[in-house]
Amino acid sequence: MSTISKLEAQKRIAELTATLNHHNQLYYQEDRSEISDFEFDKLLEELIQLEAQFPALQDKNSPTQHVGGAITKEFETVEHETRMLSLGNTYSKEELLAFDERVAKGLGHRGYSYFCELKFDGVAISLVYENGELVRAVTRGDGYRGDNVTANVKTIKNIPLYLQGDDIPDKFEIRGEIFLPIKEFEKINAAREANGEALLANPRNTASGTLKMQDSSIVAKRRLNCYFYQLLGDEIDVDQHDEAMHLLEKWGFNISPTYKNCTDINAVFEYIESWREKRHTLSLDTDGVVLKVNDYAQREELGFTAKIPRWAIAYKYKAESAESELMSVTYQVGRTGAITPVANLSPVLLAGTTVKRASLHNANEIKRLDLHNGDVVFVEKGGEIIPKITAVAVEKRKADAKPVSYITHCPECGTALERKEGEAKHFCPNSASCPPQVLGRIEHFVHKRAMNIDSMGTERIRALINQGYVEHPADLYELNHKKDQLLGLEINAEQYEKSSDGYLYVALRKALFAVTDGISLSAIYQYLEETETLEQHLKLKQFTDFIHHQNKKVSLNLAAVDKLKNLLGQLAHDQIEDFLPVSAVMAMFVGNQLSLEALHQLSLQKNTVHDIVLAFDFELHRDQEDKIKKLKGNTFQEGVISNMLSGIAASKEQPFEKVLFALGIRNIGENTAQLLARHFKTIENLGQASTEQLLDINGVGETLVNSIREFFDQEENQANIQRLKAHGLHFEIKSEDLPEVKGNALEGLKVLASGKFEHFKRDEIIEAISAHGGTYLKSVSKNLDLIIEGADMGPSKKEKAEKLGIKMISENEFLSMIAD
Ligand SMILES: NC(=O)c1ccc[n+]([C@@H]2O[C@H](COP(=O)([O-])OP(=O)(O)OC[C@H]3O[C@@H](n4cnc5c(N)ncnc54)[C@H](O)[C@@H]3O)[C@@H](O)[C@H]2O)c1
Ligand SMILES: [Zn+2]
Repeated sequence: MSTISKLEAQKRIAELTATLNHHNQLYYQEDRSEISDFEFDKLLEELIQLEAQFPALQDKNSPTQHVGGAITKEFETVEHETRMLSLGNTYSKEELLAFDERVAKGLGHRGYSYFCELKFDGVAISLVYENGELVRAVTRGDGYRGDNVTANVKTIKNIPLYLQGDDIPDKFEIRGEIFLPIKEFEKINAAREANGEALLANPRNTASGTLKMQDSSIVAKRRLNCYFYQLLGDEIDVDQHDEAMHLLEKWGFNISPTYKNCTDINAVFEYIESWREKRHTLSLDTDGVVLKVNDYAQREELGFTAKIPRWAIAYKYKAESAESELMSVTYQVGRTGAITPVANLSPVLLAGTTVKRASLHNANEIKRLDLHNGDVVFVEKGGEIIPKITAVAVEKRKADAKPVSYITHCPECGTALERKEGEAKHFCPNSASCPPQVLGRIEHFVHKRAMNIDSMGTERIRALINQGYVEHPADLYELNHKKDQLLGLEINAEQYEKSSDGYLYVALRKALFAVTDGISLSAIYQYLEETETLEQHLKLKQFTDFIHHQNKKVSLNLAAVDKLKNLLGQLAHDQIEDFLPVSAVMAMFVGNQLSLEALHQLSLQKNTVHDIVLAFDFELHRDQEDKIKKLKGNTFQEGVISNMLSGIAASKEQPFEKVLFALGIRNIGENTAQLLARHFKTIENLGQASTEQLLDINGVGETLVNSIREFFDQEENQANIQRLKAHGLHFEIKSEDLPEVKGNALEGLKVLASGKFEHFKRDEIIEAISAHGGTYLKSVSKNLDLIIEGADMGPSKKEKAEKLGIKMISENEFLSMIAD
């Protein structure tokens, strides 16, 4: 152990504590991580060592003394009957041997065995069964108390709600790990990608986030799964862990088939090795192996520390790592305006795939790594989809290397970037017209589940945005007046560049293709690939040899290239490798009607050849048209345009709930849009709803209320809605889109149902209420007219309802009420 003064230790302990608390907060509360588990565990280990060296400096609130999670305000808090602990962990076999020695010593060297299984990477859960029925599901929380997430857990298909069998104890607790299978995770991300939503980082965080959702119907769609690994209770009649596991299997609980009893630590090592690679074939993420002393009496003898049992430990597999060189850092602008720096790396093989890029997350990450241009870095592929840089080989850094400096302006639209208090990511505030943000909005708007305008793929939308035809969804409905301009509009933008002073350039290969005659684009492409000179005029000089070699219309083509060189000579212009000023090339074709200088000025305002041609006030001859066509990129054709326009026209028939979803108001997904459309019936009602009215709706929380407010407060959004309305989109619900009406017994009444019901599941009773004309409200307030009281209605709710004098009826009374 290094020598360190008490003062230094004190400082480092404070630092580590703050850092670990920060990462715990992110990990458990926000379901994301800025550092890998390995890095986290290293920091925690450092703190453990320091506290061992200076016991006086250990704070009782130290992260070494507490289970990392926490309880939230969103769910009822429930006390655990037996504390839920964490596990000690190690990445080294030496430490595993040391653990084994401590166990042997603790047990006075009597015989013992280890029960081994994989360490599932998910979220810990505790279930309580009473009389064979699942009554409670609670998260680990701070270890003492957790969140009551029963409703969500009940949606998990292979968690039994009722148990059958004659050996089931009246009451017991069972613990396990809820996880999201990798396939399901990939499906969710594929859908999000298609929707232009941000991708989720990994299955663990997604599982954890899902479990904490307020709307169980969304949880049900996520297809979570669970493996169980612990049984607790006074009436359990077994004294070995493996016997308990067999009982659980017999009662119908999902147990991972990976477990094995190991008679000594060497057998454990074998088990670890046998799963090192094979674990990647399992349906879920695993990050190590857990070994537990099998005998319950021996467990009791060994006992616990404040945070972990002394009879179990996790061996974690270290993620594979490789060395690579940082070529550059580029910045992506997401569809929400968030900026993500990306490290471009020299290609390197890692865990079976070639890695060329790594996410850098945000500016803090670049600072944390102290990244310099050209650094040799270590890349690791952990739980994340894209690999990440874990460290820099500082000793290999060149003396004159400059630190990577973060951009200050949006690479897409040039707007100065902003960073909100407490947020790690920079973002581009120009949501109205920053191209990727507009693209995100329009893609969402036309999506199958929104306005359902197919024939509008990403590339086509991008072309319409880049060339100034579309900025707001309402612009789509005005495209039919611009049909003539759309014909011939260019789709792919990669053949253009803008010089730093704003002039439009076109790819050299397209220029040479357009000015010559009889030479194919692919031949020109090949010529350019093979010429080694970088300088433009040398390339053009050599091109004359190429023309001779091609032996097609030689004198005509030589004259053309001469003329092009001449025109370029008349123009003071920047050099861009493999691009030419579009004005010089166009002057080849229309130089008689428009001067080179006029063309050059025109190219300052325009983004494509098509744009420039639209600005001409003269007719083109047939052969001029042909030449210009060769210069353009892929273009919109008649068929595509009419397809698009008819899709846009047809979308006007989409019902209000789809239109509402299409508007892209933050936090309004498909289900919420439907809920709000049905409740408020018109956009005006929704826009004018009070916070109280909104919060009363089952499924509406504060975040959503804030997003609704924010949206309607912006005049621009209001104006946009008016424009869409003028185009005939539906902003009120039609009666045929409302759910089936079965009666009017509850007409005008605001109703709440609380507790458990015999004839209805939770969503069924809500449906029954609205089918009979009632409105469901989710909390007890003076706005309520009626409460249907089920079994076990919460005592505090009941008390409040009685105080407010709200009428309460039983399930049977409710049934007869709606039967009339
Ligand atoms: N990257 C970050 O920023 C960050 C932040 C906080 C925590 N973490 C990670 O989380 C760890 C701490 O989490 P923790 O306290 O939940 O500990 P842990 O995940 O290392 O171990 C305890 C948990 O393992 C789970 N588990 C999975 N399979 C099991 C099995 N077969 N048998 C028994 N238990 C099993 C249980 O849920 C149990 O609660 C850290 O060591 C770190 O790796 C990372
Ligand atoms: Zn921008």
